[in-house]
This record gives sequence, C-alpha cells and structure tokens, in this order.
Amino acid sequence: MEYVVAAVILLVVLVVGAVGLVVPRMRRRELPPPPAPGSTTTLERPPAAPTVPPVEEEIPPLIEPSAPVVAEEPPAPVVLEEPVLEKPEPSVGRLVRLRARLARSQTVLGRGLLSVLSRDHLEDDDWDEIEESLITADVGVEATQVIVERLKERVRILGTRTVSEVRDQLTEELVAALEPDLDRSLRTAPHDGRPATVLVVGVNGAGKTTTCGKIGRVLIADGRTVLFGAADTFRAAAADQIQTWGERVGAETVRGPEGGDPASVAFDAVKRGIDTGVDTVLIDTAGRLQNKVGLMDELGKVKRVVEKHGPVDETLLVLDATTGQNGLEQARVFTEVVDVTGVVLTKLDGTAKGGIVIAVQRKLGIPVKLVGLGEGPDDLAPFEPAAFVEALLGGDA
Ligand SMILES: Nc1nc2c(ncn2[C@@H]2O[C@H](COP(=O)(O)OP(=O)(O)OP(=O)(O)O)[C@@H](O)[C@H]2O)c(=O)[nH]1
Repeated sequence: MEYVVAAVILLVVLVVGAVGLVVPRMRRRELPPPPAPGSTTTLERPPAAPTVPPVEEEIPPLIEPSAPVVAEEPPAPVVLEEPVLEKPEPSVGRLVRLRARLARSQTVLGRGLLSVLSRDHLEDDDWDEIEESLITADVGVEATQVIVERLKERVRILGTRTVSEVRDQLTEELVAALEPDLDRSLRTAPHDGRPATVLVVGVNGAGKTTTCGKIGRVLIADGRTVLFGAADTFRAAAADQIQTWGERVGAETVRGPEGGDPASVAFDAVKRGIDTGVDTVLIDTAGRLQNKVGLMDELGKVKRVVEKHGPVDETLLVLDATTGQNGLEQARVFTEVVDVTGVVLTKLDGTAKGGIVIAVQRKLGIPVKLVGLGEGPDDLAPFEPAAFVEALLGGDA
C-alpha cells in the first residue's frame, strides 16, 4: 500500500512538472498584460526590421526624353555669329543734313523776318514786328534788342536794300549773337593712361540718356572707343536704355543695383574705363529738379567721387528746347552745383523756338555744343552757328 501511495505521489509530481513546463511556453506567445496604472514601462528596442535588398530608384530626367536616339550624323558645329554692330553716321556736316528738322523754327524766324525786312520802307511798326518775331522764337528780350538795333543801323547806313542784302545782314547779326568764336569742341581725347570723362546732367526727361547714347555714337563715328556709366540708379529702365545704346555700337556699360549709390557706379565706370583702356567714359546721371537740394548735393558728390580718378573733362547740361525760357533758370542752378562746360539743346525739332540757342548762350555764358534734332540714333549734331542760322532762315548752307 505504501508503494501504491508513493507511486501515485510520483505520478502527480510528474504530471504537475510536465504541465509547469508546457504552460509558461504557451503564455510567452500571448500579449503581455497591460501595465498596472502608475507603473513604469520599459520600452524595448523593437526587433530590427528585416533587411530588404535595395531597390534601384529611377531618377526622372530633367528634360523629357525624346524619341529613342537613332544613331545619325553628328550635328554641324554651331558657329556663334558676331553681333552686327551699327555704323553711326560721321558727325561732320550732320547739322546741314538735319536742317529740315528746324522747319518749324524756320517758319517763325526765317520766313517771318525776311518778309518784313524786304519791304520797301521799314517803319516803326515793321521793326516792332521784327522784334516780336525774335522774341516769339525765344531769342530773349535782351538779345533781340541788340540784334534789332544793329540791323536798324545797317539798314540806315546802307540805304537801298535788296532782299539778298537784307538776308545777308540778318544772317550776320544772328551768327554774331551766337558768338561763333566760342570753343565748342567736346573734350573727349584720352589722357596718359586715363580716359576722358564726360558727365551728362539735367532735369527729368530732358533727354539725358538718349543724348548720352547719341554722343557715344558721335564719338564712335569719329573713331573713339567709348564706355557708358549708368549712374541713373533711380530708373532701372535708364540703365537698360543706355546698355542697349552701347550694345548697338559695341560699347560696354557699367551699371549698379537699382537704387544704389550713383557716385559709386560713376567711380566704377571710370575705373573700368582705365582698366580696359577706352578713350572716353560717358556717365549718364538721373534727372533731378534744380530746386531739390538733396539731389543737387548728390550730383556734386558724383562729380567729386569721379574726380578721384582725375578731373572731369566735360560736364554737359542737357536742356529741352521746348521748355523755352523756363529752362534757363534750371540751367543756372546746375551751373552753380557742377561746373557745366557745354550745353546740349535737345528737341529742337519739336519747337518753333529755335532762337532759344541764342538766349541760352547769352544767359549762361556757356557754349551750346550739340543740338538734338529728333529721336533717331544719329539725330544729334555738333552745333555750328553759321550752318544753324542758315537752316533757320531756310537758305542754302
Ligand atoms: N523729338 C526729340 N525727342 C528727343 C530728343 N532727345 C530726346 N528725346 C526724347 O525725349 C524723351 C526722354 O528722353 P530720355 O533720354 O529718356 O530723358 P532723360 O533726361 O534721360 O530722362 P530721366 O532719366 O527720366 O530724367 C525720349 O522719348 C527721347 O526719345 C530730341 O532731340 N528730339
């Protein structure tokens, strides 16, 4: 009996042992019970992801592939064509060629005056009419009085007059009023190792940028090399404009950021001109009203900064002829801020007041060196008093 009890106990122990071994294994496969609230959870490192063999990613092309490439003849080499540069007209004789542009002035001055002067007897009324014609043509009161007095005197002394005699006398008086002996040459010849510098100044819309481009062409036509400085940093279009003028004739343009310091652009332009060895650097400045003190000071600074490279050779004041006598006050202020050495009178093609040339010179004591006679690239002419008066009076040059 004792043996039976012992065998049963042994059997029970074996069964319990076997169950104890099997149950924990099965439990391990089940999810762990949720952690008791408040207990800390130890995060176990997740099992490493199974290693997947790398798949080669397809990178889309930047440009869509065209049809499958078929082996063919290699393409002919691309020959880069040199830009075709324009050949500006020579400056000599331009005024004569452009004389028809003064037709409006001719009507007032030429035909008007000559028809009065060729009357048999010149009475006071006739002289008044002559005076009026000159003043209407913007010659200015002072200059008109001088011209009329001198003509009266000559007519009185000469006594009898033919139309051609009167015409000659009038021509002489107008030419004399234009002070033909003034030096009108543009100082654009380079110095030893340094280009000549030309500064172009004036009020808004007078035609500075256009004139700058046209002067560049005049110089290139006369055999000089040119570089433009786009110091009009107020108007991005002005820099584009001058650059286009330059590209047409193969001249480089130095420009700065929009709204940048114009003096620094002007300085850099001259520096570049020195480095590249050009003959002349033409600097276009922004338009400014003569009564804006800050802007006029800025102009003075542009000139001073440029002069760190050496003196400015020409400071050209661009005046719009259609603004008539009003332009004279603007001009006076400019001459006080920068030492103006020459006047460019633009838009003479659009006014009947060609006499403004006389008034400008008399009032400012500065020679008119160039005249603008249209919007075309070569519509700028060196000013020659005799040819100008001939054109005004509508006779032969
Ligand atoms: N008819 C005529 N138009 C001209 C002449 N010169 C310039 N212009 C025109 O005048 C306008 C103004 O010229 P711009 O050169 O842009 O004037 P700007 O002085 O540089 O102007 P801002 O930089 O704004 O001060 C343009 O339409 C030119 O074509 C000229 O001699 N005759």
